[in-house]
Amino acid sequence: MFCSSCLTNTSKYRLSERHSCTGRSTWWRQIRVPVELGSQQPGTRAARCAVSSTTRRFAMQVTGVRDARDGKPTSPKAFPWLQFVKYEGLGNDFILVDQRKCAWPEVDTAQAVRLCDRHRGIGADGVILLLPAISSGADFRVRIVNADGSEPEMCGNGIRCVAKYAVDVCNDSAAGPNEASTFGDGALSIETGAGYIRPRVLSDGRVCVDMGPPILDPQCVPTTLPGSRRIADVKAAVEVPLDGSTAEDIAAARLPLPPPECCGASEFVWRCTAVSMGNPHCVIFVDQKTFAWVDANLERIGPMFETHHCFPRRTNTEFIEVCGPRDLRMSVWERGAGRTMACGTGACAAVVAATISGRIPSQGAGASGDPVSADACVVHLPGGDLEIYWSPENRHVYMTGPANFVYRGECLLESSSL
Ligand SMILES: N[C@@H](CCC[C@H](N)C(=O)O)C(=O)O
Repeated sequence: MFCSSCLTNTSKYRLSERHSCTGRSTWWRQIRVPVELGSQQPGTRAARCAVSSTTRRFAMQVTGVRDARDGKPTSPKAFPWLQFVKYEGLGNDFILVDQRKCAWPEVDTAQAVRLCDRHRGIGADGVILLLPAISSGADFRVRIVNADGSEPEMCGNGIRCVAKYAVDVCNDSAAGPNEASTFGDGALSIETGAGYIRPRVLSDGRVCVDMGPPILDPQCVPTTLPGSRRIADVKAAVEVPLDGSTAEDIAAARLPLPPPECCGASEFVWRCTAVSMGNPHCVIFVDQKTFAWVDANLERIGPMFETHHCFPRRTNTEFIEVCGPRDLRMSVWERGAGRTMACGTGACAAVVAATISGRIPSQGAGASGDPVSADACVVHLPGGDLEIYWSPENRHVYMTGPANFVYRGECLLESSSL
């Protein structure tokens, strides 16, 4: 049963609950979303099910539902219900839509942007669609959409969330034997825009992801910055000023400079190392004072790096303070999402850039070949820590960190064409 005024699916309410909507005279409707609130503790699926009957209300702006405004009921089919789950990795949050068995309703770019809106939608840094694999070697494929609608090739925190979701689903008895046999051991192979990515859910609930080797060829990052050949096996460790090399150039280009007492970005240039982890990253090393200044001014300077002409597909930008040989602090401005609490691919790029520029020592071979127990580098992000290990053996980067279920819900997917 659907409410003829606001199209809310009223059949899911218990008799004791009353459906209420703001009526047909407004553009706003109340949509009730059944919510399973997630525990932030790994491995506590049973505990979080205990609160699964909690119901949350939120309002979504409905654009162009002419029938509802006119008071005529619209066919529910025209605005299908979207089932979603929300997961987060260190505060980098995603709306996951599992479309492996049913591609309907299809989420288009404009709808993804609306879903990510923190004021008018569910709110997230991105939407991740789980789709059937194209090749037989993969468990499934993901299509990732940033909050601004752009589609990145890869997302480290998102892949951890997807892996955790897949294993959560397979551990759910209602999911059936096929799911269980596929993901029961916690290891997956996922097709992404950056190739196959292999996450593994560990016994402590964290997820370790084989992120593959970094890409250092400037053309492949892609960046028009020239590569440096100072380090033999790193063709594209670039340290290049952004927009000119003089204070006048920078002032003319309105690139902000840190205050004089910040020596990390002195000489009036921002020096960066470009690294791709499937998606482009511009890594900038700064000292403690500059880090504080950058973090306070991120909304102002982040977009300037993101859209800098040296990065033809835009770029994610990480500001890194080296705190110790195994310790980095990171503030990130993400392409298509802005300031986020964490960026997995960014943390990997930061460790690669710090290693190839000699700021931290190369990491040793993994203890008994296990990238999780090796002497990984810890990257401190606003949302928490990630362990990053760049294997000297196969040159792959391994990222280990948490991923948590937040809640599940459903909402009407508004048509973009109206
Ligand atoms: N937060 C992600 C990266 C998401 C994609 C990025 N915004 C891009 O456009 O490349 C991560 O954890 O890696």
